[in-house]
Amino acid sequence: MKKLWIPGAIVALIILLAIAAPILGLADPVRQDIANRLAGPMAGSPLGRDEFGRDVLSRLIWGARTSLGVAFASAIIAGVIGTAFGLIGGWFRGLGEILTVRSMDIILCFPPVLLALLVVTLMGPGAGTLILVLSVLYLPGFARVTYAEVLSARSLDYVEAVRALGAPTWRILFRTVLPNVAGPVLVQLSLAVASAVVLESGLSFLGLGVVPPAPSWGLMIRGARATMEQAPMLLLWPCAALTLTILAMNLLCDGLRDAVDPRTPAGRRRLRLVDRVFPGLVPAPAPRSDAVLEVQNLTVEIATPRGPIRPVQDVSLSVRAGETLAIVGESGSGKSVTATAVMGLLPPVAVPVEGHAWLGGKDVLRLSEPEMRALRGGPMAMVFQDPMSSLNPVHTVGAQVVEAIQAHQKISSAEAWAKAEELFKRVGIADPAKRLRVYPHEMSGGMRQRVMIAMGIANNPKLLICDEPTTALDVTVQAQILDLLNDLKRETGMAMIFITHSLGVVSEIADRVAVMYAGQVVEQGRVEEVFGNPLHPYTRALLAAVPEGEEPPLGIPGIVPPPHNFPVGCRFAPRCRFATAACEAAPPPLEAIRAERQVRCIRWHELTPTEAVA
Ligand SMILES: Nc1ncnc2c1ncn2[C@@H]1O[C@H](COP(=O)(O)OP(=O)(O)OP(=O)(O)O)[C@@H](O)[C@H]1O
Repeated sequence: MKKLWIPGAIVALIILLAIAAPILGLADPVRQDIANRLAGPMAGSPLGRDEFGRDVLSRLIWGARTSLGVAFASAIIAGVIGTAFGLIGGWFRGLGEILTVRSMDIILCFPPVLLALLVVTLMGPGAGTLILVLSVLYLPGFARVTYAEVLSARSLDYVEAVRALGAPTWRILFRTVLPNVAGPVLVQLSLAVASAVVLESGLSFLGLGVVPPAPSWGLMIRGARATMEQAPMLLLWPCAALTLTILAMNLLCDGLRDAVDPRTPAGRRRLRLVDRVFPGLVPAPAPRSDAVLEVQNLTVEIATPRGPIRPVQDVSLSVRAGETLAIVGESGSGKSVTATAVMGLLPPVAVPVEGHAWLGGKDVLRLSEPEMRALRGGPMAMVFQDPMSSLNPVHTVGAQVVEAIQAHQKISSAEAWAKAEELFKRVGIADPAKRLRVYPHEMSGGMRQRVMIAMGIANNPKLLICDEPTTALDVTVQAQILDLLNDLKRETGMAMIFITHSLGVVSEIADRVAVMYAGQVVEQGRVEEVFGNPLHPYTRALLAAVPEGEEPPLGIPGIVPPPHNFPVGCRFAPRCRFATAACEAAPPPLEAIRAERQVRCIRWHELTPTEAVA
């Protein structure tokens, strides 16, 4: 919001002055006084008089009225019609697109000044003609920007979801699509107003715009140019007014775009104030173990329209070389946010506000973007759930693997292609030389995931994070991919974090497991211990929900609370059949029972007496 104050105040002041011109008690802007021609500052005329003895300040303020009036009117007319055209063209395509967006291309064929000349010749100069010319000139810009945004927005999941609900088209366009294209349209509006002010002045300067003696900044520059040698200051005032207005307008619209877009952060915060003021002065605490990755007390905050939320709070994890740590939990428990925070891939609205994540002695939460880029795809890599959307559809898979290799290794193209072929062989892609040359859509889901894994291991990562890499695959292919990942881990000795919903997958792939619930780790330990003797009621409930033999699985009543509604005490208490008043009263700490075994439940001793005694 701070970004809006200064330019907003300047624009508001200019507009206010322009509107209030008639009541400011200014001298008549067109009244000539030849006796005081080109006079300097004098009583009643603080900026002096022009070549006809007219008051410069008065003409400047009255000129703002004309310039801004023309600029705003033409930008708003073009904005409203152009946005409507773009919405129609992008949503309906076909004839709608030809009539609204393609037809605009004709206007783009005309040089702006030529078009202005044509219209002025036909209609005669004046503010009305100028508004018409400028509106027509800016129409295609708005139509094309909105059209492009609508095209990308219409395929987004949330737009599809509203369509699936059967919402009427006008409602989808105005309530779902329009707010998402508002940012770029606002930026276009700022450009249009600023450029209209310049064009209005330019056309008036050429005698094609505002008709003298009416005041306008363009006419003032034109007049001052002729007398530049006798009174150079006359040129300064309208030029300064133009520059200030355009600059303030651009800054204001930039700020506005950020303010109306809920995806931009309300205020990106660094983890510690001292890091911001004196970077590196107070060293962060060191890692406590020799783990490849050690996450300590990570908390991530996300700015949402309903206020900040903390979908990940106080999460501590670690994974050693040659080990797989599974993170398991229901949807919305914070697994992906944790992983993306470590990778430095959080969206702009999300910021890690507390904690550390140590990788090779560096706290990755405090590295700059170039430093993170050097790590991503190199020492730490990630494999995502949906390989179809992670692979670029217009490049062959080979080219993408080669690009991943060359991003971190200074080797020739031929060597990179040879390495890519080796990688394909390693991840079990038959006929690798031929498969390198195909496009993602020509491969099966399992093959595409093998390509993603090949890209992940291309630069021998120390840490591979797999975010539900088998969820989109059928059971047989899933088993093959899990085997492949297990083999790769054994061979390379890399550490692996495996995010999944499935407890079956956890027991197949992981050495240790962290169970997450509502943004917190609720239990952690070796897989056989956690599954053999679960200590937290949530882990028990998850295990009971796995179908086994003839027994019907037991569902967990209720849902994971949303982050803006986390309970004060134990977050699982509302769904827990063992919860007492004490559980709801205060947040339970994560208790370390012994090395590598932790639980966040104040009643675990009572609920698991054998473990408590042991
Ligand atoms: N950009 C965002 N803006 C607002 N809330 C977000 C954003 N990203 C994540 N969240 C919220 O953070 C919480 C945790 O999300 P996360 O994706 O980490 O869950 P998850 O456990 O990985 O779930 P899933 O298994 O469905 O991927 C969710 O409640 C989600 O709504």
